[in-house]
Amino acid sequence: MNSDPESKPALRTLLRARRRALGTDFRDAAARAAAVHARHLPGWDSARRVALFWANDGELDPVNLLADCRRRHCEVYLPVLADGNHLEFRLWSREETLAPNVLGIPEPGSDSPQCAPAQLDIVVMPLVAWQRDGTRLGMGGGFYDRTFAGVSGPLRVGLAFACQEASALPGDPWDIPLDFVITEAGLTRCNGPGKTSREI
Ligand SMILES: Nc1nc2c(c(=O)[nH]1)N(C=O)[C@@H](CNc1ccc(C(=O)N[C@@H](CCC(=O)O)C(=O)O)cc1)CN2
Ligand SMILES: Nc1ncnc2c1ncn2[C@@H]1O[C@H](COP(=O)(O)OP(=O)(O)OP(=O)(O)O)[C@@H](O)[C@H]1O
Repeated sequence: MNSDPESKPALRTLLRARRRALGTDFRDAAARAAAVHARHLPGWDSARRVALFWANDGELDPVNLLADCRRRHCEVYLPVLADGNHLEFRLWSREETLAPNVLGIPEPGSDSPQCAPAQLDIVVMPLVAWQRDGTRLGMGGGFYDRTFAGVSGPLRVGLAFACQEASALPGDPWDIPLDFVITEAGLTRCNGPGKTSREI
């Protein structure tokens, strides 16, 4: 069954306002703490291709995860809006200049090499709200859900503030569940709808 079509927009308004209200010092500390927790993800140290995102609209910034990837010479990819409301993942090299897309979010250019979603080792996804079982609420474009439908390879990791946790998110059949959620407070292993999660 599909969720009540009213409920996702109302939750987005509430939780986007909540994350935008966080102060700079808290954000900076959260970004550093998140990178420490990320090191406990299975396969983080050996990952060769990791997708991050460019923080927007008050999102928890993956900047310290980026620094860790750069140190390890791991390839970093960013989402690029593509036809059919899909995402492409294009290489964000140290030299690459990013340009804003139609939503104002910086992304690599079309000459930057692509990685097929299934070939990523870890995809770190932005989100508006998360639930312990791995349910993710995004900005509402369905971009990540469309792009990862039927793709089983990469570890799916949500990155968000602890205050973006919700106890009862509306789920839809197309929602792609998260394997882990990283917040400033720790790392949660999500075991799927109806299953218990575990703090790591
Ligand atoms: N940092 C980041 N990058 C991302 C996503 C995301 O959630 N966060 N996306 C996740 O899928 C995709 C883009 N999806 C998005 C959908 C809506 C808006 C947004 O801000 N909409 C504004 C109106 C913007 C405009 O039209 O000018 C709004 O609703 O207020 C942003 C990103 C790909 N890249
Ligand atoms: N696999 C899919 N195929 C076709 N349409 C899809 C798919 N996944 C999601 N959609 C469509 O995308 C729209 C937005 O979905 P939803 O509200 O779950 O997005 P979201 O997860 O919040 O956004 P995002 O993934 O971009 O952060 C819905 O109308 C849905 O029909």
